[in-house]
Amino acid sequence: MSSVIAKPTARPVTPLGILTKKLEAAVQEINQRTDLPAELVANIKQAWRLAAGLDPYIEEYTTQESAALAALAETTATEAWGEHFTEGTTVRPLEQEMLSGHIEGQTLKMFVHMTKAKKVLEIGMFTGYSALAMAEALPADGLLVACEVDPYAAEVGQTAFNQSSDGAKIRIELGSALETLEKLAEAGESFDLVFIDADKKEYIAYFQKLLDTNLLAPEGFICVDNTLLQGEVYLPAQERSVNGEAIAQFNRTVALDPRVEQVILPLRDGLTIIRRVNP
Ligand SMILES: C[S@@+](CC[C@H](N)C(=O)[O-])C[C@H]1O[C@@H](n2cnc3c(N)ncnc32)[C@H](O)[C@@H]1O
Repeated sequence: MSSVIAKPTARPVTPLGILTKKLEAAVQEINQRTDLPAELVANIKQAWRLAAGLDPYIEEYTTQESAALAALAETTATEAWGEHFTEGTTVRPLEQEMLSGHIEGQTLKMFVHMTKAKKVLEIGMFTGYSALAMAEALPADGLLVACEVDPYAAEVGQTAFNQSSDGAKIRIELGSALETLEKLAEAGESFDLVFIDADKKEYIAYFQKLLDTNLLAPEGFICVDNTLLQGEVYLPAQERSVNGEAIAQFNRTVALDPRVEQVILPLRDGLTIIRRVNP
């Protein structure tokens, strides 16, 4: 049986979220002070307002998520992920912050519509929020193959998919993503759109596999999540975590690969869009 907890506040995991929190702390600090120049105080407060207002504004004016997606986000936020890992219910340390959410889900949905994709591959499904968002945009005969290594997260996702009219378009592949990619490539499968969002240390391997095989359709696109890794990629290298260094190397690898062109969108924690140069 799933163990749930009171909905905890998600910690900031994007450059903007972290910046906003730091500015908020600075504003609290300067509110205690009377000795600071008025212009400095006004500038810091204006910087905080600019940063703090952006995400809520984008949320308000972006099409609302479906009831199925809202319910899945709620379920994911109230699962006791910390306990699940210590008790061995999950094979990996998972957390609610992994879920991409409303704005990124809606963006991915738009990409499926814009590319008219019929086959989508997701590498790193977690509880299935981005998978279901993309499936909602697929035609009735579309297919989304979702790779996930954690059986418990996959089960939460499958339960949500069963409750959505779009869930039948999703096929979960449980296991290591690299092994699944090998299997899919051997089976001659090919995808119009691929979303990479699993182990940051394996991003380069996923990318190479997609391009070295026919897994990425000739006119296909790859979307890659967390390519700003909380700002670590552009902050001093000696301050980077293992994942920060892995993403910095991934970004360099993509930038140096003559087979592709790419753009990093500063959406949430960074979303890179990649296509082959000469399909
Ligand atoms: C950031 S979460 C994915 C979030 C999801 N795309 C969403 O938007 O809700 C990353 C997921 O990748 C899975 N994962 C990590 N390493 C993996 C691997 N080697 N193979 C398959 N899945 C993996 C984790 O278990 C986790 O559920």
